[in-house]
Amino acid sequence: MGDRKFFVGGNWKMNGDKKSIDEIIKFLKEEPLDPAAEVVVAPPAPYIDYVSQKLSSKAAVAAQNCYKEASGAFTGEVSPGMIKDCGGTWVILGHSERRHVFGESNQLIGEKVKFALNAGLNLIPCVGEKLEEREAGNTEAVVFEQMKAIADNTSDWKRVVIAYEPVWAIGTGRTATPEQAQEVHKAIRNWLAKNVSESVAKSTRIIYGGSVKGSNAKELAGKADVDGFLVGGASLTRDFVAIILKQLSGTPKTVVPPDVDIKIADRDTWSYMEQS
Ligand SMILES: O=C(CO)COP(=O)(O)O
Repeated sequence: MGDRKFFVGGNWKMNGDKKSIDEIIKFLKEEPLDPAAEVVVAPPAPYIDYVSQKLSSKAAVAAQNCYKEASGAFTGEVSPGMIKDCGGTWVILGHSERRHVFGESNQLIGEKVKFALNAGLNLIPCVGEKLEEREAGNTEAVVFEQMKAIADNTSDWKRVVIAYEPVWAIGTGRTATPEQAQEVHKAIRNWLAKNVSESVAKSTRIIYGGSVKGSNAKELAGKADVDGFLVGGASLTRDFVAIILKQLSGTPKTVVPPDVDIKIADRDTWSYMEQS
């Protein structure tokens, strides 16, 4: 992966409260995180300020979404300026749940990319195909169209980390194989070389998301074009640290970490590594 710094994002989605967030902050602060990895966590919007203040320099903080205006009559939305005011420096855009639960289009995501970059945030735009699109042989067509909407609105690639998250692998326990991930990551990098520039293709980090755990992170990270991860469920547990360190191996156990109590419907599908 050359000189692309390994990047691990934790997308907490709509989970947690101050009590459980305190537990996550505790283990993030206790553990010696790998200095070779850039770590970003994305709490729900009401907790951005709380997490930013508590984590200080241990990890950067991202929002999970934002709108494409600075302020105004947009009930329920948050602006990049508000995220920055609360200590956030990153934003995830175009996550598959935004696309498929809330109906966000490539066009809207492109507009958000442009606005958030201009407002000074760092971005994690997400791309990824649904199962039926993969089975119909359309993975590249779908991902490239999503990439085009992002690239057409990107002025500064140094502040962009692309997340490839196949929809069928998100929250399902069905991780893409390292070969499947590598194939799409390489295709995205080639697309960047052809449509943006060789140097952007070489320097832009492309991270994988979809049922990443401590037990599969090392193998995935071993692939040439996998520059890190966007972790969902496992980012709420100590397994997130194992993913950052990428060095735990052994038999995964389905156990709930002792000091983290987070109620999430599909928690049982995750495997956790027992910490030594
Ligand atoms: O959507 C994801 C991260 O943004 C992935 O979620 P899971 O790791 O829970 O599959």
